[in-house]
Amino acid sequence: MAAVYQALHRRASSLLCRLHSTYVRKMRYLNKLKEDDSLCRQAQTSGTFYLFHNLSPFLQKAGRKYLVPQLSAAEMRRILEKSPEAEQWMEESVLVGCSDEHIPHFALDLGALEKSVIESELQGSFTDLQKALFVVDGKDSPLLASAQSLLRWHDSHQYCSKTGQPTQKNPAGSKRVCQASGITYYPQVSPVVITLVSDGSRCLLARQPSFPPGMFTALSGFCDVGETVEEAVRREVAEEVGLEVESLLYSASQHWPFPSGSLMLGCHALVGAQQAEISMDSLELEEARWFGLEEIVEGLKREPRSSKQDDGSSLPWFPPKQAIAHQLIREWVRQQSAQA
Ligand SMILES: NC(=O)c1ccc[n+]([C@@H]2O[C@H](COP(=O)([O-])OP(=O)(O)OC[C@H]3O[C@@H](n4cnc5c(N)ncnc54)[C@H](O)[C@@H]3O)[C@@H](O)[C@H]2O)c1
Ligand SMILES: [Mg+2]
Repeated sequence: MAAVYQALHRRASSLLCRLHSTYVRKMRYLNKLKEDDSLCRQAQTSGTFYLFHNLSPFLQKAGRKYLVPQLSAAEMRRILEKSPEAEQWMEESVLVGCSDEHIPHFALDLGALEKSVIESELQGSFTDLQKALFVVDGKDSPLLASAQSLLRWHDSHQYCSKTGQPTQKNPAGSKRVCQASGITYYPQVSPVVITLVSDGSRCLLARQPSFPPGMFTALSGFCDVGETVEEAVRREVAEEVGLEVESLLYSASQHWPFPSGSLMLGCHALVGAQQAEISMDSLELEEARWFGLEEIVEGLKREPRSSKQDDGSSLPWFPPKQAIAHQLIREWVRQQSAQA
């Protein structure tokens, strides 16, 4: 019996290994490109490039769809050939991924070149990221978001904060080094907790004055230095709405490029139904209130445009599906419906 079990186990492991091998090989190749500068330089000559202009990604419209084109190295050279510093431009690109066949993908910001010339030559347009994320295919938005965050980090970390000397990026763009001090800088990510608070039968959503009219979302806040995710959730909920979290459950995470690259850690939190009176921090929030299941279900069907009423006010609507807040709200609806 044990032998049969072992044989089955070996078979399952080898199957799993074969299934995973494409992924594992891909991750190891990407890691090698980050560590081996000459391999990465060589990879740039056969890679593909996503274009940005002052951090806005380049999109092409095809019918009703928006595509995110990848240019070959030859096409890149053709675009850059009029520029006196073409080689230097390629050096500025950052590694953002690779295909299963190990074709590396880079992103490059051509902010110093004339935008309209590139747009007319390539028949597309550089589009604000906030808009781009919501019109491109779902599989392209995480790539655009992380590529922009990485390009932004390089743009704003050109100098060593200790010596004031210029820092040099490695070809993959996974770090910058100050030759004078020997300090290595790595791209920064700020952890942010986003929490959907529930009292068992209602969930709590809030809005900041800067939000578009009618939009409500889950509570969020940057983690402090030294804080755990659990502590950050408890503190943010206490600070923003004056409630004490009794228990919390991690759900999922998402990279969010605004304002400069956050790792959103999505959680569900429960507060006691008897102590559910909101005391809102009006410095940050304009409104915070409880929503019942029916109102949430209606709000999920609503779009920003259809939320406007004749008297100028807006009915509540929630962030679109690309935002982790949307996923947390949907999860809560599923959980409530299952309980009913
Ligand atoms: N993807 C989503 O579904 C979703 C939903 C809600 C919020 N968010 C994002 O979460 C982020 C944080 O939300 P918030 O505004 O409620 O945070 P918050 O409650 O921590 O308040 C923002 C303030 O925190 C301070 N702060 C501390 N550390 C900071 C840092 N590393 N960077 C910038 N400011 C810092 C600043 O004073 C800032 O004004 C925002 O960038 C927002 O775009 C994403
Ligand atoms: Mg907040």
